[in-house]
Amino acid sequence: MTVRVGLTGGIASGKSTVSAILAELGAVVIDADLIAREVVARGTPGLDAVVAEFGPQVLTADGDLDRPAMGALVFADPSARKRLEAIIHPLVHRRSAELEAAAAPGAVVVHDIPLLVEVGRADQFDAVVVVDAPTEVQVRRMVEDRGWTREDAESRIAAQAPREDRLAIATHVIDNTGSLDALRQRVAEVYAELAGRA
Ligand SMILES: CC(C)(COP(=O)(O)OP(=O)(O)OC[C@H]1O[C@@H](n2cnc3c(N)ncnc32)[C@H](O)[C@@H]1O)[C@@H](O)C(=O)NCCC(=O)NCCS
Ligand SMILES: Nc1ncnc2c1ncn2[C@@H]1O[C@H](COP(=O)(O)OP(=O)(O)OP(=O)(O)O)[C@@H](O)[C@H]1O
Repeated sequence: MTVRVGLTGGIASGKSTVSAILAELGAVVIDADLIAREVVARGTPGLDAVVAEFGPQVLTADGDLDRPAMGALVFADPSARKRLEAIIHPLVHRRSAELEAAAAPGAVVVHDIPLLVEVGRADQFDAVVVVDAPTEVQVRRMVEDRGWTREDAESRIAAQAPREDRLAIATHVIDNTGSLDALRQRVAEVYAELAGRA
């Protein structure tokens, strides 16, 4: 039996680090952020739809989506964010389903979905793994590791569901306030439990 797992966590909680460890352990990881980039790559109908909605000023001189400009727009304006999500989310959903259908039977399939709570899809999974870190740790990682301003970091957090709402849908919580070694150990423990169901 295929075990379908939803993986989520607030921005900079360590979700990508966890999904990389799960992939090393043998899970098939389907990464919504990555797909969200692919569906608006240059020459795609997705990018055409974004330009039709927001105008050519959201393109770089090379004709790619100008991600920093788009981010500055949508994380300052919830209605613009909703319009962008209405274009991108159905495309991500469709592509994820195709990738899942191609996974081998008996696999642990992990859907890495930053907005799992927000899109209301938690009940579609056999397990929901939430990577958890306090807001202050999220902000510190964005400021120190990514060089963002505190304001940028806080505007992304404000666009996401509160930490409590993510914890409320979790079947497994992965606390990521300790070391990377501790994280690896906890992920291995969760993976062993999930793989045992397959
Ligand atoms: C606005 C965009 C162009 C900014 O791109 P950028 O390269 O700066 O960020 P990236 O896509 O790598 O996302 C990084 C993180 O931002 C957060 N984030 C992204 N989109 C959203 C959103 N709509 N709401 C809340 N948080 C978001 C997530 O934690 C995500 O992991 C991009 O985030 C986007 O297209 N967002 C809309 C699509 C979406 O909702 N993606 C999320 C997963 S499907
Ligand atoms: N336990 C930890 N100790 C120290 N640094 C960590 C730890 N976990 C993650 N990090 C670092 O924090 C940053 C954010 O981690 P990661 O990219 O995995 O987060 P994310 O939740 O996937 O972020 P995003 O939502 O932007 O995709 C990275 O630079 C990562 O190396």
